[in-house]
Amino acid sequence: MHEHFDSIYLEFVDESYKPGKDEVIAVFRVTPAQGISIKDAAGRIAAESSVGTWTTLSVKPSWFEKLKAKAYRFHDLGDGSWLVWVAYPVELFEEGSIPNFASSILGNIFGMKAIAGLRVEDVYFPPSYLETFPGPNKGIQGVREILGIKDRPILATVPKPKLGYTPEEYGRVAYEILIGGIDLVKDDENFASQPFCRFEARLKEVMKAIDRAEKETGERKGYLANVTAPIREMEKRIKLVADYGNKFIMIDFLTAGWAALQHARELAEEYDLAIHGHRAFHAAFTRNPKHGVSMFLVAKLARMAGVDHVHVGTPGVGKMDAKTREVLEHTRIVREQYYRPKEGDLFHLEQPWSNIKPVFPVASGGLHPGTLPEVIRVMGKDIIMQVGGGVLGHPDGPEAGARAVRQAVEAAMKGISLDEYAREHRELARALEKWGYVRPV
Ligand SMILES: O=C(O)[C@H](O)COP(=O)(O)O
Ligand SMILES: [Mg+2]
Repeated sequence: MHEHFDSIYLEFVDESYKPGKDEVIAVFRVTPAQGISIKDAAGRIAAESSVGTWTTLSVKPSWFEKLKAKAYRFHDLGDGSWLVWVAYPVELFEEGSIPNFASSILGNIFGMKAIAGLRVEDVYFPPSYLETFPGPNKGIQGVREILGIKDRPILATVPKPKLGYTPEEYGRVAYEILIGGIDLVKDDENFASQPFCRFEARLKEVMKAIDRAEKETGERKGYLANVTAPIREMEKRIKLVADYGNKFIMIDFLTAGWAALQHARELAEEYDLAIHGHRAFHAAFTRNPKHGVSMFLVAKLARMAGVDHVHVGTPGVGKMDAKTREVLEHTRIVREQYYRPKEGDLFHLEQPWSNIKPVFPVASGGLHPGTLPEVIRVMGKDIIMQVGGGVLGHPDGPEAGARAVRQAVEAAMKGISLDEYAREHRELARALEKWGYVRPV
């Protein structure tokens, strides 16, 4: 007689189980495949992501029982999908390694035949595991100190178009943006070291622009220099950035990979840098509500690995698909020292952050001066707002665009409506004429 598969997986299900305080807990949204019960699907997930396989084995290592994950709680979402809570013994995971964690819980399980859909919504990390990660080098406070900006949002601009500037042209635009009042020039995610604009030549020009703009404005400025590249090249670029006296690097941490980010974090310590984390690629797996990995968890892992800033979306006003409620949770998970889910929120878990510093959430994607008060209303002032097209697209040029952004932020911080502020601020008025105004509710 053939083996009865259900019984193998049901070893990994225990509804009476109470997880201990040192266990890792994952919340999955599971849509079982046709003919598969939720318990069976959950058992398979717990098995495959811990110590199980598809059949019984004739060998049993001494740690086997201790390392079993257990699916212990189920909640029917009523649309064919369920929330399932799985507890994992912490010894399953190597300390301080995001790749190892990802290969376990964000690994094989997405491809199993027994599930039609699987999304990892959240994972709770116990202090003993969390504390093996460095978290940000600078964090919100450290970045504010670098820039000498006490209590307003920090402003960044990607010179658009994304690609096409020579180093000299890029330096000129950077200068205009910076004297207009933007704090940080940011490379776009796909700007690396292409033939028409090599990395070091560009860095040199931007640093000249920063130097001039700092002298003229009396403000501190910085460059979110995109160092994303194969690791050895990335290392060289990080060192160059530090040699030129800039305090920031930017990394596309999902295309470069978690190991690359963790390595960049080690170098950030050595060279005293802050890391700007761009999330390009996330939507390939965060956008489908029934399959993939939540942006919430991506943001959490980025904080553990050690970004100082991370893109979390814009609250409903930008060019990217985003729900205000979700962006707010992303903001809270990277910024709060003790995250507590809102009443009735089953998708997220309480998460104390121990000694890991708070990270700046970055709002970016389709922002312009008319949207900024709404972004500040939803996300608060401890944020970075990146405005690219909304600066470079200003009818009177990049410097005027930067001024309009700065004016919109001033208005929001003073609690004055943009239309009123625009009466006395021409650049803002011109921006509102072109793009309109999203009134905060
Ligand atoms: O990488 C980014 O953050 C984007 O390029 C946003 O650009 P935008 O402000 O023009 O949408
Ligand atoms: Mg971009």
